[in-house]
Amino acid sequence: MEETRRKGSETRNGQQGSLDELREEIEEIDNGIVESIARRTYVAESIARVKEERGMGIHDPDREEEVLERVEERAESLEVDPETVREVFELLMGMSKDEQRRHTDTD
Ligand SMILES: C=C(O[C@@H]1C=C(C(=O)O)C=C[C@H]1O)C(=O)O
Repeated sequence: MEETRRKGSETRNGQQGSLDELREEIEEIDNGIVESIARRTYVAESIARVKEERGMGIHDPDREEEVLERVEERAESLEVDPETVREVFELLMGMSKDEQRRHTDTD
């Protein structure tokens, strides 16, 4: 946790960076977030194809609850609001289900 906080708030020389430097750091993080969302979506599309072959539906509420519990625990250990992280992942899972439906005939 300390490592994540340190990486997220200090520049290389160990001091707080300037506003521009800190905003650059945010931009890099944002790019990483968008890339991670894209990767998550591509994997979900592969999962959708496997489910289609097996005659399974897209929506799996038990799996979704597992995902939400895991990310809430992770958020708690990093001292960020678990409820907000839960909401972000509810949105991400909604997005992945929309994409899965667009790429298969399954529902
Ligand atoms: C990706 C899956 O399909 C759906 C989307 C999920 C997700 O985005 O994490 C989880 C469960 C399913 O409702 C899956 O079953 O793993």
